[in-house]
Amino acid sequence: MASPQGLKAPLEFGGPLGAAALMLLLPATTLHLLLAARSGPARLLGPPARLPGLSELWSPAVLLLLLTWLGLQAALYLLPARKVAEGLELKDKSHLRYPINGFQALMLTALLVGLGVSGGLPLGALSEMLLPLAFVAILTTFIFSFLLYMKAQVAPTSGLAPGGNSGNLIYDFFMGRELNPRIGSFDFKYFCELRPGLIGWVLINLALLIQEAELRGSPSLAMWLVNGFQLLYVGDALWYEEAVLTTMDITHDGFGFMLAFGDLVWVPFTYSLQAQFLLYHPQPLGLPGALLICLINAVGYYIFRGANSQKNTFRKNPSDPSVAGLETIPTATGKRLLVSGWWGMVRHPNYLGDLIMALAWSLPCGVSHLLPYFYFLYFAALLVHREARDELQCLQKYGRAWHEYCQRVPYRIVPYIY
Ligand SMILES: NC(=O)C1=CN([C@@H]2O[C@H](COP(=O)(O)OP(=O)(O)OC[C@H]3O[C@@H](n4cnc5c(N)ncnc54)[C@H](OP(=O)(O)O)[C@@H]3O)[C@@H](O)[C@H]2O)C=CC1
Ligand SMILES: CC(C)CCC[C@@H](C)[C@H]1CC=C2C3=C(CC[C@@]21C)[C@@]1(C)CC[C@H](O)C(C)(C)[C@@H]1CC3
Repeated sequence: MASPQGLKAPLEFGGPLGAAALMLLLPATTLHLLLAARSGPARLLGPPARLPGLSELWSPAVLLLLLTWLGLQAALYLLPARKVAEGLELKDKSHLRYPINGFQALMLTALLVGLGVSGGLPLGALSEMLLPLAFVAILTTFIFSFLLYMKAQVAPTSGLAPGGNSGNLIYDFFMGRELNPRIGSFDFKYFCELRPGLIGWVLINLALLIQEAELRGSPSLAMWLVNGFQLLYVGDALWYEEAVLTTMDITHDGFGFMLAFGDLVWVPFTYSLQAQFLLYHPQPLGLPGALLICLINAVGYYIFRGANSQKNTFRKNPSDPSVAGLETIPTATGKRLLVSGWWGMVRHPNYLGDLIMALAWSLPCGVSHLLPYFYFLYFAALLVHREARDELQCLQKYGRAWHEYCQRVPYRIVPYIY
């Protein structure tokens, strides 16, 4: 297949070979983590646990459950929204419109689940179905990515992403060819980024909490903390839903296997690893320890939210009183870069806050096992890689002004360290 003119971009993730390896490694890692969390030794780096037979992994009823979940979230997405936001300008100078009703979807899901549980729905049983659920979600993601790839064949060139159109089938399948695949006004990438996976993650956490209460009489303090912190994170993402429209996932990356898998499998099944671990390996946690961990999460959230809101406010309205007094550098594009406030401390203060929160989510699981720290370790690697990708894009966008910013703010994520 010939690559469309003007869409040649340097290959990422080690090119087609790296993409092929990741498409095998990521599903295998997900299943390994799920199996490790429920095993006695709970070893992150131990030999992979024996994979149960197909009869234990595959179930039409579980597939139906997954499709019902996706259908419910799609129906909630289509409900009238309090606001319709415009995305950034596209190559053809147009702007796409996006419903801002993610928080409403979270609330309605909570209401439906609450009604279900009070009517006798055995939500705790979901914790026993995570392995077959992850398995069917992986299969569904491969089929979905194939459909996305086929859809891109008939998309206009102006609708293709800069990165996923190398002409190599495997690489493009992984990276995603089309930037904003839609049917009518239904935007698949925007929908998947914030709804089924993120809300699914807190639902899985809740199921694990209920199951723990059924097994041990009440949920542990550690389980409460993990559930509370991660609910805050997901609630925050949906409350500030509009901000996702300026992330590189929406504005730059195509929608292919990488994001579809990340959104629909990786987030719900691996981000809930701490709660999974706690169900099978209860950890003692005293009040002073819990308070200290709450403080760490609060500091992380304060930095994460402060930095993200400061940049979003500045980009929307630089003369807003909360950001008007900040020092900035002009760039040739007409946009300015903040060099004081959060963005004068390090070049990615929002990543720093996110990482501090990631640590706080693992600490309730104690220090006896490495497994619950998987999220922190993976996330640090993801953010270092993401930061490098963003730097490259900013250098291309802002040239000399970006160099000046790097001189004025020399550290990337952690002050005086990195
Ligand atoms: N939990 C998870 O798995 C993940 C969470 N995240 C979180 O998502 C959030 C968004 O992250 P991400 O999409 O990577 O990018 P950022 O929100 O960090 O945005 C980067 C962009 O911000 C603008 N920018 C950079 N520096 C400045 C400055 N000094 N002044 C003004 N604008 C600046 C540039 O865009 P421009 O100039 O064009 O506006 C740049 O491309 C973060 O909080 C991150 O932690 C991200 C990935 C995974
Ligand atoms: C499968 C691979 C290893 C990598 C997949 C990466 C994805 C899991 C992440 C890429 C960017 C993400 C974002 C969030 C979740 C994880 C993914 C999809 C985000 C929705 C989390 C909540 C935040 O508040 C946010 C800023 C809205 C995040 C946006 C990016």
